[in-house]
Amino acid sequence: MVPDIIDPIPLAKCRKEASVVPTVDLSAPGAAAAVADACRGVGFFRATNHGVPAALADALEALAAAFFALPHDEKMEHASARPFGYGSKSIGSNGDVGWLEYLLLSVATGSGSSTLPPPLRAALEEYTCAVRDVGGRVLELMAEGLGLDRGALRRMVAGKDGEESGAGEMVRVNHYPACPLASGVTGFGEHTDPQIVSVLRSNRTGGLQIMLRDGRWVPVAPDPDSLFVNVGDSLQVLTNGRFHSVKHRVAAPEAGKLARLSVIYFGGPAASQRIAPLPELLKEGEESLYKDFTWGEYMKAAYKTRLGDNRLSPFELHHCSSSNAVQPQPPPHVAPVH
Ligand SMILES: O=C(O)CCC(=O)C(=O)O
Ligand SMILES: [Fe+2]
Repeated sequence: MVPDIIDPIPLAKCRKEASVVPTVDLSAPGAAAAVADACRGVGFFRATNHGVPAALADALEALAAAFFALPHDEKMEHASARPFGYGSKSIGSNGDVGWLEYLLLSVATGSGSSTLPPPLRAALEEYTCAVRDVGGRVLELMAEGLGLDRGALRRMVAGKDGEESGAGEMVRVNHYPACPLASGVTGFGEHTDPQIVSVLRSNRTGGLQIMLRDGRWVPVAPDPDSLFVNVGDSLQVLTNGRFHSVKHRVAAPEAGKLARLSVIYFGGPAASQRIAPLPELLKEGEESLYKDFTWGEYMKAAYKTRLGDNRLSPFELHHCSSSNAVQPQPPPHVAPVH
């Protein structure tokens, strides 16, 4: 099956709008406020001074590129622990396809990584350790920016012990080879990440696009020295819509271009974790915008959906507006593409 074509964004527009991606220096004194601002706005930001040594990311990138260069049959030997391990072209189990191949790993159980070449496994472990620390620090800054206790969000990410499939923390390595079919072919279709927070690093090949609140898609200029943070669905719920889970997608590189390689850390909750607006955040009289659910219930519902579906909509409550209620910014109104 051939993936859809993404409408190309005119180049002039790309250059002008690249600046809409906020940049936050994680080590600067005003970082907490800047992080919260970015999450209330676009739901996405570029993080500098993050502390992950370039050598770790570069080593992982080189070993991952070598893995993806292996013959198809050899890579398929790492595809038995579904949904973890190696995958090619199909995303999820409901027919979504993209011009990519990937490795999906569970941080807690090591599922998906146990059969990988030991040097790649070691590089993944080392990088994961560093990037999950960034995820934790970013969650602390978010909490501080919201006026909460520093640990209020960080503690919602499941610890490393005994998590079942789909829950907790995951790492995904995506490889998008140049696509000879056409330009603008979908590498990874539009979606929001269901977890709390995602932290992405890519090589110098672009392709990632985010959707602004007004529905426009803008490209994210690649920057291997920075990390990109996005708000996930769970964080939108935990903040009762104050933070915005950003829609994003990836266009595969055109023929002749260098493959895109990205590594994403997903900070997710434990299956039993209740996902509901944090009471300490709610103003007096403010009602939850969402039905009560656990992360396990959300995952179960999400498994039945397509990548581009708004997975939160079945959990949304529609209150009559009250004068006390915080009015969330309008969601990016997008019809499912599939
Ligand atoms: O590969 C990328 O740049 C982004 C992929 C993505 O959004 C995901 O894996 O959830
Ligand atoms: Fe994503």
